Amino acid sequence: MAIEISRLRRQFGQHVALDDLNLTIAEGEFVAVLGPSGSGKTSLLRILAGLDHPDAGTVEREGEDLLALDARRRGVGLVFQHYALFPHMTVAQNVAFGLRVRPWGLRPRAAAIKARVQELLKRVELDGFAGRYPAQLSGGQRQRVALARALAIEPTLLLLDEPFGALDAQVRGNLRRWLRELHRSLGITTLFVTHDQDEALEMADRVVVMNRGRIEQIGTPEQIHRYPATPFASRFIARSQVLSGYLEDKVIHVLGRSWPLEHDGIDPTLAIAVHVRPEDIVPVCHQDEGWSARLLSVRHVAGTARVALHVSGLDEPLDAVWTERDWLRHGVAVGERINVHFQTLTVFAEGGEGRLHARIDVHPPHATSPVTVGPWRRLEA
Ligand SMILES: Nc1ncnc2c1ncn2[C@@H]1O[C@H](COP(=O)(O)OP(=O)(O)OP(=O)(O)O)[C@@H](O)[C@H]1O
Repeated sequence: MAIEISRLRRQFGQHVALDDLNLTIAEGEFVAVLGPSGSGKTSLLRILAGLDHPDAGTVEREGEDLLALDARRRGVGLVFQHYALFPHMTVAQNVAFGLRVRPWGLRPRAAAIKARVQELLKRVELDGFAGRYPAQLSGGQRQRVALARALAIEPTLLLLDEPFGALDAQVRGNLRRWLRELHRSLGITTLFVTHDQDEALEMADRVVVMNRGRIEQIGTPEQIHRYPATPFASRFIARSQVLSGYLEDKVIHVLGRSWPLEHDGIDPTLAIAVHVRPEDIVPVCHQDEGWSARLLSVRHVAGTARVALHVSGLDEPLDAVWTERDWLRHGVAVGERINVHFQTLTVFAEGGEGRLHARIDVHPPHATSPVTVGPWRRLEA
């Protein structure tokens, strides 16, 4: 069922963990809440689950006040990062637990519970494991039991808090695909908390980017990755890096190059930040093209060359991701110089007119012009 969160606020002493949060989750949607440690993700989940109460704000499910309901009556299934299975109970007893502790009147009969447990274990591909104890399971299997237990009560909202956080990369990858499939077949409205960008972008229908208790951006993985709406989202999601740049007399200056900007009546003295993504820093063939850089290091990961570069005029090194083909073609060794080109830059501007951003497509590689600029987009406050 659709969930509508309005103006949710939670404060611990002086610290604001959730700051006026607004979010609508559509029926059956799989939404990832993505943010760094301390951004408020778990605080949000705990409130939805009924484990905590907000200082202000409302949560409605199809018009019903969710916050007024006792946790056990909310129809919410919950899975945490650290296996919250009961170690002294078998897998079957763990899965049945949520049904056994239901309020009287909602509690099914023993035979119905047994049948439901069997069905759920099949669903999470663990039939045959009913009599085992949690200690006799792998980490991935335990999380699937935790999920079966959360699903037992037939929740209308599933809350997953870093459910794969403690697992190794391969198991994690498999479980992501498996969970996505499970969601497709069950269609339960799901909120999935993670601080892992790839996990959020790979799995979710929509991603909510959180920072310091506030939502920075909500969008599809594609929108968020291609058009990060704030400097934070750009750095955190697209792993963008900041170049020195400034705007003067309708001209943007970046590392010794300058381009005229379309202004559309925008204040030409706005302070700007210029961002570049690792995949947009590409090697070029000729000495007189692009920007001069020195190769600091290279790592070969998953068919790509991850290089660190020192670009003249910048204090911090830049990370770039090249294809192995590019890497072999340019044959540069650590310590040597190579010229690079920034294919696309994102300009964020802030001033009296609010927050704005524009994309600059710089092409072809050897020219400082022409460039395609903008359009400027006004960002939501
Ligand atoms: N019970 C509490 N008492 C005091 N401060 C708290 C409490 N719970 C959370 N906080 C603070 O609120 C902020 C948000 O915490 P929260 O656990 O929601 O973050 P998170 O995004 O889930 O982080 P992580 O990814 O590390 O789990 C943090 O600064 C945290 O220290």
